[in-house]
Amino acid sequence: MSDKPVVIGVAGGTGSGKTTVTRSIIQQFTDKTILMMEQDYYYKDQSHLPFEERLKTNYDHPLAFDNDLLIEHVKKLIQKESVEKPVYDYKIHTRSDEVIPVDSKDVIILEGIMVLEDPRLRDLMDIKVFVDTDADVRIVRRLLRDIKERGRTIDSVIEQYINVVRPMHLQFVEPTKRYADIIIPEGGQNHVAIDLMASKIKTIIQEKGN
Ligand SMILES: Nc1ncnc2c1ncn2[C@@H]1O[C@H](COP(=O)(O)OP(=O)(O)O)[C@@H](O)[C@H]1O
Ligand SMILES: Nc1ccn([C@@H]2O[C@H](COP(=O)(O)O)[C@@H](O)[C@H]2O)c(=O)n1
Repeated sequence: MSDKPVVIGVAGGTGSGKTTVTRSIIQQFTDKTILMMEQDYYYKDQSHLPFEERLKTNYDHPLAFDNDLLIEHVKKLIQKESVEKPVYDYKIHTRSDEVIPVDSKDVIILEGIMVLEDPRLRDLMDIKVFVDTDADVRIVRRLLRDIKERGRTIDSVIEQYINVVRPMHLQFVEPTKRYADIIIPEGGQNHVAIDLMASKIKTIIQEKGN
């Protein structure tokens, strides 16, 4: 089998549990085995715009992401090269000044709402996963998370969800389910699916002779 890293894409709507699923899988491995690459870290830099302007950006449109940079980085990681991953700050709606140097690993998990939307990204993936959680559950999870972790108010989360997130999800995220090899219902607490994914990854790593 090839020595190149295995690339796994994990897509799904906001609040579906993509991050939770991915972290649960990673917990079953050592630090050296799996690298998590968050598409959110590749939102376009908006530091040139005033804060008020950044509030108007549609963060649920494919053009909000700097996929060119993400693709460049994933290609480098596949070639076993290191990259400098940007860091995104949801509270200020732009990248922070720091970058995180990351080395390539045997398995790269690429996680984000629209990782299955761009055919160039899909082409780099060996396994495509879609975390499928009902919209009512997702909005409740997002509400709690965004208030606690992303500096938002109840009103701002609801307004953004109704006017932008929901319609964009139906247009750009939900249709990408058709590209998935595996659909994981409910996300974070689906231990059966998480264990199956971890077993598959262990098999892949064993086949690579590590
Ligand atoms: N099965 C679950 N039960 C309860 N809360 C969950 C579950 N899965 C995820 N969460 C919580 O919901 C929020 C969104 O989950 P997250 O994994 O960040 O979703 P995503 O990455 O798809 O946006 C987080 O605060 C997380 O802790
Ligand atoms: N400045 C930003 C950037 C993104 N968002 C929202 O994040 C969602 C994607 O992240 P998940 O962890 O929920 O998958 C997306 O739906 C954007 O609306 C934001 O609110 N502000």
